[in-house]
Amino acid sequence: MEICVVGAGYVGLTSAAVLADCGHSVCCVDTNREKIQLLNQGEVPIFEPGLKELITNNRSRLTFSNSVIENIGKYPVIFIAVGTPSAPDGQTDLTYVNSVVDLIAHSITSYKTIITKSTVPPGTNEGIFHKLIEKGVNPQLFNIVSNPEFLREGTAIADMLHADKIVVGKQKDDQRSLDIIKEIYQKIDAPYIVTTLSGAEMIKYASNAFLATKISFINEIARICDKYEVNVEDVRKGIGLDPRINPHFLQSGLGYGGSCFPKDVRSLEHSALKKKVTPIILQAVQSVNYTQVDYYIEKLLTVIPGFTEMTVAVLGIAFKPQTDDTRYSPAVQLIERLSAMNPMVHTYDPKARLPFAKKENVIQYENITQAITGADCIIIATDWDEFKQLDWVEIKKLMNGHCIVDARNCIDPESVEQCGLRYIGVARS
Ligand SMILES: NC(=O)C1=CN([C@@H]2O[C@H](COP(=O)(O)OP(=O)(O)OC[C@H]3O[C@@H](n4cnc5c(N)ncnc54)[C@H](O)[C@@H]3O)[C@@H](O)[C@H]2O)C=CC1
Ligand SMILES: O=C(O)[C@H]1O[C@H](OP(=O)(O)OP(=O)(O)OC[C@H]2O[C@@H](n3ccc(=O)[nH]c3=O)[C@H](O)[C@@H]2O)[C@H](O)[C@@H](O)[C@@H]1O
Repeated sequence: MEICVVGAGYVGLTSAAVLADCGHSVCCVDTNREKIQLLNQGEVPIFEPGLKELITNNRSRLTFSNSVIENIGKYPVIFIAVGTPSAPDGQTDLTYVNSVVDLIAHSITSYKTIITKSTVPPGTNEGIFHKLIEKGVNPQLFNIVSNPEFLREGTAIADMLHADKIVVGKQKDDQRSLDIIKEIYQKIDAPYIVTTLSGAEMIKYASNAFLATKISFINEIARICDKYEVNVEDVRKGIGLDPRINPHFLQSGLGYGGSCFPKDVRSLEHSALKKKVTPIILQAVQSVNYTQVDYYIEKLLTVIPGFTEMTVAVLGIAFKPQTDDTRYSPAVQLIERLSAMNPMVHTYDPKARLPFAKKENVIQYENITQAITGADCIIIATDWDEFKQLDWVEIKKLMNGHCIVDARNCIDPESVEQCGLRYIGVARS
């Protein structure tokens, strides 16, 4: 198939590379000149494991361009994969999606299947359909499909190639789009969930909201465990063996971040309130998450005498391992809080850069040894493998103090304590 993917971000770029790998001829377009220039020079503007190799291997079927409207006009299948950030009031800002729809309206001369991969609130795709009609587009010339994406950053390619489902929202009686989608994903072996446009949109939000709920749930349990001196890891393992609960997304720590959970839970809350439904659970999930970094800071102030006088080394800047993405990163929130309290904050991340303007007392080091040297306290804020495998005997020699704070519950307390260091966690006694 001939496919145009609009948006060369985490989702658009991964989709374009995977679709090319499936044998399709793909043009990935973006308004960002720097991104397209890099891609045309054989570089990848984001860090996503395996993506550079996948793009290189499929270069014969994959092109990159800034000519958005020309390519939208040329290709019969259009994937919309542009960003859908939060507006200040929590609803989804559809500016980028709407601008693509405007371009489509101006360029349709032959039949197109318009597939929305961006995460958009219930009712949006129905709205796109009506917008195109209002703009004078002949309804015989297009169909709209909602095909939300469930990949995770860091494992994006495998998640797409081995998807656990393909969700297709379509208009009643639109068999043509379903046939086209099945042809596009022919090489991906996954069950189909075929529903309405709004049904597909809601599956995406419900999925992210449920995962976020699991995280806030375990974080709340961890706070309770902390007071009763119970190890939350034992609780996680204990409840996770029940197949009705399962062990996934029950890792307590600094809370969820990233470009999706925070904005999507907020957007779903907004969609509910718009229809006069009070989303009690969604509000509680966010309230636990908003206060999770505070909870850690309060704990540190309580259990580490003189904490605010200490040089602290924060390991991790990205919102999770295997990515350079710092959008809504709890590690960044923690660094900002510490920089307002402590005289000196060192930091290090294998891939991510600090997203804020230079601060006098925050130094990002290029290697972990420099970041740790002279630190009184180390806080693990992102669970990169590199941090899980640290040699604590060597670390102790570099440090000035002896406090190791495991804010992702990712290291073994004993391995730290055996080296004469002090392990501090929430509910890890
Ligand atoms: N990042 C993730 O892991 C996932 C994201 N999603 C959803 O996918 C969508 C995209 O997310 P990301 O890839 O993270 O966003 P991103 O911010 O990394 O990339 C979006 C890209 O769209 C481009 N763009 C904006 N307006 C454009 C236009 N008019 N024409 C061409 N390009 C344009 C931007 O320049 C940018 O490069 C969002 O709705 C997000 O919620 C869904 C699943 C996973
Ligand atoms: O819609 C999206 O954008 C995507 O959002 C998440 O993917 P992602 O944000 O890449 O990362 P996750 O692995 O889900 O982690 C999100 C956050 O939750 C935190 N987390 C995750 C798992 C856990 O047990 N505990 C926990 O605190 C992570 O550290 C991270 O900050 C979903 O997992 C994807 O299915 C979805 O497609």
